Amino acid sequence: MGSKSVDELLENSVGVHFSGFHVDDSEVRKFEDKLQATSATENGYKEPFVIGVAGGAAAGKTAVCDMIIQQLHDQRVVLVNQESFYYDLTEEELDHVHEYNFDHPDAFDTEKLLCCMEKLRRGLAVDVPNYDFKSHKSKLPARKVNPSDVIILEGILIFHDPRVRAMMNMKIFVDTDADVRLARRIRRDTEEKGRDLKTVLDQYSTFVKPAFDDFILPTKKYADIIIPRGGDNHVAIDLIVEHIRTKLGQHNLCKIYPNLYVIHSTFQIRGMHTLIRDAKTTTHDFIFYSDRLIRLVVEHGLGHLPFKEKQVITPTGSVYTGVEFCKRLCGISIIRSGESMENALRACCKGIKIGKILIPRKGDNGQQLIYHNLPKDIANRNVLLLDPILGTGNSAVQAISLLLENGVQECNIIFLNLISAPQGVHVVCKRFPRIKIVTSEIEFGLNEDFRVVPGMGEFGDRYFGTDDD
Ligand SMILES: O=P(O)(O)OC[C@H]1O[C@H](OP(=O)(O)OP(=O)(O)O)[C@H](O)[C@@H]1O
Ligand SMILES: O=c1cc[nH]c(=O)[nH]1
Repeated sequence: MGSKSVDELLENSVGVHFSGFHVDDSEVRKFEDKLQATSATENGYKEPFVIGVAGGAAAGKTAVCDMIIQQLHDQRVVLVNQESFYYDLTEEELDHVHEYNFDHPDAFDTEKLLCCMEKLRRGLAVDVPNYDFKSHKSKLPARKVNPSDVIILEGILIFHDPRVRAMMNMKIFVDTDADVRLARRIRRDTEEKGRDLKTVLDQYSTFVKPAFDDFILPTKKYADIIIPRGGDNHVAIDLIVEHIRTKLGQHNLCKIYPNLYVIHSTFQIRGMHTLIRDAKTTTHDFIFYSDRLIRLVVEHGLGHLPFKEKQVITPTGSVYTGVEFCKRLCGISIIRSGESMENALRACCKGIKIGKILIPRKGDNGQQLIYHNLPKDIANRNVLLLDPILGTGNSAVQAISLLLENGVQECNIIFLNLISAPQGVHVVCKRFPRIKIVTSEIEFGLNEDFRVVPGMGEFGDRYFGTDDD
């Protein structure tokens, strides 16, 4: 069996179910676009990883959150509870408190919750209301919450509002049987809150159970992960924490676009980047270190090709279970800079067919395709699209559109870059969500001339020696 990623393990593990990504309505899309447009990345803050934990009352959400917090002890983690955002009860509601439905979505001040979350995402401290369960009102002082690496949003109805859901990088639903939840609730409310059994059961049948069926259970479909048995499910918690650690180590854009892969940085890689970005570096050194980096990107990109299991017999007579390289491949370089990546691809894939696309820069925003030569059977191949620079994304969109017009499947395209501007990543990933982008570094952005910054100048000129020096 080949080695598996944490994501694959999570998908296959017993007791953890992924229900995949869900497309929401257009209003939520607009909200998601707004979130991305104001993302902490672009404003220079490190965007927190937001985890939503939902489930019925007494399902074990708190235990799950506590275990995640404990295991992420070396990260700054903050827990924000939906219960803090209960509306204060009016005097009239207080007079009939037993008739008040605390399990209804309208019991929560979701606008205030959204406002707090917006600020935390932007790296600002917030005052979270300090709701008092005895007086049914928020009391002072409010709880000061500082910006953190991870924010856990916990609550029975935390998946109810699509705008709150859109803020989450991971949604967990704690799924515990109804009888276990009821037994826990009886114990908790009689022992800890001093309520009598009849009151607890009355509240359960009047509010808790109908709210679970009508509002909480229907949000289970939004979960990325469903954890049976709550805090008792140690395997699930371990896998979730490992996944969060992986995500925290990634660039923020990778949290938004699961098909964007930034190769793991080392001091060697940063050293190579330092050299090729230095305007004083000679053409000879520029080529040498670009080639080293390109080779790494190409090898990483090849790792995303499909594979088949293969067994061989080693010289000791043992069976080695490995994999077979994918056969139906081709490279397509975007002339001219993309041609600098062809040698590395040929060095890795003997005899690979390489086609070309020419998209000259006309002004800065309106590239036009003027030449292409693609393998005739390209529709049946996995395509490694080569271009060291992803800037505005205009060239990439033209090139990928041409590949699709020629029958290539979007999911069979791996776009290889040395450096990528966030603007280009947004453009390409939104338009072609099924392609993969592999890059060695994400840039700060573009300047007024649509050049990548910090960037490395005109790559083609520096690599092919046509710069002025
Ligand atoms: O994402 P974009 O804003 O479209 O910019 C990226 C394009 O710019 C560079 O090519 P350039 O036009 O400089 O041509 P060259 O490769 O021939 O030097 C690069 O190789 C990409 O093709
Ligand atoms: O004040 C509150 C809040 C939630 N549930 C209750 O029973 N009371």
